[in-house]
Amino acid sequence: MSSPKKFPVSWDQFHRDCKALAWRLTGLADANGGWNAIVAITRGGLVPAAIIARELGIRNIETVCIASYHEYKDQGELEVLKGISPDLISGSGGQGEGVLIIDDLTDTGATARKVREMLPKAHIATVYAKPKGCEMADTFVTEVSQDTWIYFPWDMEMSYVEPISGLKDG
Ligand SMILES: O=P(O)(O)OC[C@H]1O[C@H](OP(=O)(O)OP(=O)(O)O)[C@H](O)[C@@H]1O
Ligand SMILES: O=c1[nH]c(=O)c2nc[nH]c2[nH]1
Ligand SMILES: [Mg+2]
Repeated sequence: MSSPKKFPVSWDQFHRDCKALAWRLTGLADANGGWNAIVAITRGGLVPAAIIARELGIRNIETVCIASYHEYKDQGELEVLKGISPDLISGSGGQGEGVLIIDDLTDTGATARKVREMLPKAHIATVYAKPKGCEMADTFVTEVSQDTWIYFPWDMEMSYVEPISGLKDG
């Protein structure tokens, strides 16, 4: 987590960005034969998946549980703790047609690539994307630079920060 730039996201902003993503996905629904189900990539995808499910009226919601080890192993090393249910796979023609895969962000693209292997015809949507991960997301709302770390509201709390003038002394 040594990115020099910080992009802190409040709950309000995250909700607005998820709704912007929902609007984009609504606009793409007809061309994709409608959205029938959501697969949330845990854990970060759970919050946007809930908001998008509410906005798009989707009640068939599944998880794929993936752990990555950005901090203490090679970036991109992934462990699938729980795959996608066979019911959802067979119900989407075996390839994910009409399925939305939702995550909070794509960074290197490794997580999204892993899930695309499971459902090649699904539509991958993330709220934020960094350049290396952009090509893995079919739809996203905001791109941030690769050297930016996105701080999500569930990882933060209100706390005191030094004034800018004080930071210069440290
Ligand atoms: O494009 P990538 O380089 O694969 O990185 C993106 C993934 O990293 C984060 O999840 P993380 O694995 O940290 O776990 P979490 O969602 O449980 O917080 C984020 O939520 C994405 O799923
Ligand atoms: O909270 C996070 N912010 C990020 O920018 C990021 N990239 C990979 N994984 C991440 N998690
Ligand atoms: Mg994640």
